[in-house]
Amino acid sequence: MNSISLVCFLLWTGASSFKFEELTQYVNTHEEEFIETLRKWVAVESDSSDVAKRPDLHRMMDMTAEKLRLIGGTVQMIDVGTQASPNGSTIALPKVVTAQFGSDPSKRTVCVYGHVDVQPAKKEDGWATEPYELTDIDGNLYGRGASDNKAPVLAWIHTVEVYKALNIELPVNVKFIIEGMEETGSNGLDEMIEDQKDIFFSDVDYIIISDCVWLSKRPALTYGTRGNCYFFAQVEGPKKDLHSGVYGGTVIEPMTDLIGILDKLISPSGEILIPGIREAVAHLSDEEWKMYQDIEFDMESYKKDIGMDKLMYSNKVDLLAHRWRHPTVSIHGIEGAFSSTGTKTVIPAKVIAKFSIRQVPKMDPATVEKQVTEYLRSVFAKRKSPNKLNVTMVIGAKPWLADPTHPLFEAGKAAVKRVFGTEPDLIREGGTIPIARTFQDVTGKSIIMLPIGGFDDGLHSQNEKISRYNYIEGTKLFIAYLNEVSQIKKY
Ligand SMILES: CC(C)C[C@H](N)C(=O)NCC(=O)O
Repeated sequence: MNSISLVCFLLWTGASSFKFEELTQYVNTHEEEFIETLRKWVAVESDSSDVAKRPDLHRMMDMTAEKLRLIGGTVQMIDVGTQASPNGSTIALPKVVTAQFGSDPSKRTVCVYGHVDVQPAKKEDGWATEPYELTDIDGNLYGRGASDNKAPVLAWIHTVEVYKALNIELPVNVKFIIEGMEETGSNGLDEMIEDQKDIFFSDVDYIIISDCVWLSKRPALTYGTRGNCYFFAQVEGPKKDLHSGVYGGTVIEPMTDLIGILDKLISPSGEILIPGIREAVAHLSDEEWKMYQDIEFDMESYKKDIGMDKLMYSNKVDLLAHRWRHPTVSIHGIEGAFSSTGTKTVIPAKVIAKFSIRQVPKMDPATVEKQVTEYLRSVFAKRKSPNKLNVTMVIGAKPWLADPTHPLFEAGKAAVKRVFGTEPDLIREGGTIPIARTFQDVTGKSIIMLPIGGFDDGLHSQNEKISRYNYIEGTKLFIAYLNEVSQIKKY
């Protein structure tokens, strides 16, 4: 190659201007500072499911906005309305934080989505450390929300911060949209995205989401998520709780009815019994089968991580397919049921089961709602019970699926290669990011999920964590990714 073509090549690849070493060196020297910020964020009990914690959640949104402002972003806090609280009053939803860094029309514009609300956590649930005190044990940073999704959001903010601190021009314009209700179905966000379609999103090329985890120790790029239809099934009987010795044997108990109908949702071998649900599942193509077969996934470490000797399926392809592309029913709990320690002998008067169905492409929440409601009513009717059943769907989040051959994924592969020296796995996610599908349908923009969390981070579980390694190397991955995206040619 002569010198002129070498210069052209360097310009084309961006290699001449990308100061990767300098940028990542800054990350290395600021590791402790980045962890301190995570510590402050984890300390905020931003549990979106508990209205009593709403002031903390508002504070978390303010802290997020402040952090983005401090590094020079044009920040807005968008009011997305109110929600009904359990006591019947209305309560303000947390504002959605948006930020913008750069508006150069000659550059690509990416929008990073994330959330800073968390699932509930109490030490007595079985945590080894205080859930809201970030605790470093052997290089793992334990705390509620550490991996889901505070560290990834911070890693993205730090990515911009590093460029700013070193006075290096960002290769793309970067926008942020950070919400505080993801864990309860992204309330208010769909409407906001509709409203902002031709405003905030008008110049956005791509949407990046880092709210998921790798499948193994190998980095991954995610091209699909399952949706989630969440139901309440309430059975109501006597007007008050009853003594089981005095009244037992004379009343048809709401809890017995409820357990009876719940048992008809899914068979012991995982077969969903609700008519119409299984029929909607797409056939696993030979191509997909081959893709799954090549994915790095160790069944033994999976079992060890969750503490199970036997799983529903004994081969990798079936297991992955049922984790990602088949629906499933999970029963989460029963409100009104006795659940403390001890031996209370009560017949609860009213019980509400909480269960959800993870759904896959071709399943529509409105159809699932009808199928589930009609089925449970018919199962309940057969019991000829005098009790009253009421079924409601409280979350209807759609699944999302992208084309893994899109240049966004090629850019992801190149960035992973640069930072981790390996090829990523192309994976799907069994969990749900409710807003992913809305982004796709409303804005028409392409989306990639670029996870940095580890496969064993324990999202929603006791002892959630992110490793220092994933947090810090993940930040470098984002730095490398922005550079790769800047080079994607317009179609
Ligand atoms: C692994 C999930 C996609 C992570 C996400 N933050 C989440 O927990 N979503 C809600 C859900 O129930 O899947």
